[in-house]
Amino acid sequence: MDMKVADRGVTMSGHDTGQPVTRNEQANHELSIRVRDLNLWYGDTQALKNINIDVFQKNVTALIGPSGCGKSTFLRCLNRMNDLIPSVRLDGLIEMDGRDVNEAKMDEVALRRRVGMVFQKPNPFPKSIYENIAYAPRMHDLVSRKADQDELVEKALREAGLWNEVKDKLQQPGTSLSGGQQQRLCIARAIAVQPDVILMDEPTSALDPISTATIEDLIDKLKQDFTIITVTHNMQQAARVADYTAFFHLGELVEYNDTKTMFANPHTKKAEDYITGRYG
Ligand SMILES: Nc1ncnc2c1ncn2[C@@H]1O[C@H](COP(=O)(O)OP(=O)(O)OP(=O)(O)O)[C@@H](O)[C@H]1O
Repeated sequence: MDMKVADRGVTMSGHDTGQPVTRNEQANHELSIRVRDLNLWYGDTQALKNINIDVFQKNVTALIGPSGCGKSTFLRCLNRMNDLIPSVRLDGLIEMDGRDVNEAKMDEVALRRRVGMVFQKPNPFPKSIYENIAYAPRMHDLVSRKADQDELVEKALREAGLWNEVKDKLQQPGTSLSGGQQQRLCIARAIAVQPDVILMDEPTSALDPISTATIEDLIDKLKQDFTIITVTHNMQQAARVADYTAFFHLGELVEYNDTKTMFANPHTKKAEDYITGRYG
């Protein structure tokens, strides 16, 4: 890990403790996720190397870095999606609200309720718009009465900024919506089970600029209620939406900083080269 950036005389103090190098004074600093010495291998190939990071509640944290540097792998560690890949082995600590997510008695289904996920390609269930939202809360016994389900569906769709567009066609298939609407439906589905954290893996990369702007505005609103961690290849998007930005390179977390500092005055040469487009 680049602890010292010799060519700038900067010491990445705090990096091993998981803290960002510079703080965003507007941000909330209550801890949501604490990662210490996280290593992950796919078979013999190490994809994450000694990752230390503190993610703060009700902030947007962007993960950036060149293709293959481990951003999605890291994201999937947080709700144990990597458990579904047989060749994966990991060590180190991931704590969410003080609890080790990898402990044997952790209920993975309950974990994934608390840590929702939105993918690159919108993936509504092959069900109605209504059922896309109501299904998981019913499964988790959050609602049973029809009136409560109706209320929850409306609330989630309103929070996702989709209610006015779909309120008259809730029984139509989710897949009948436009790509941008489908992505907001997937966000509504994620928030309907009242998670603490929402993971987003390149949530706008399949969308047009207007839908992208709508989702970015939505992310900005959602951080009032949720902790959001988003992977993006779009530097402007990270600069627009994120309070904190983490730069990964070849499986290492090279720099973790308040977003303004990361883009205006990165503390490592590697992050600067990436941000200024020298590689990627
Ligand atoms: N299921 C898998 N099995 C084996 N290796 C994998 C698997 N998924 C990812 N990898 C490898 O792990 C490394 C990190 O991949 P990952 O997808 O996390 O990177 P990324 O930064 O998200 O990339 P991108 O920006 O292209 O999505 C890469 O070398 C990749 O080939």
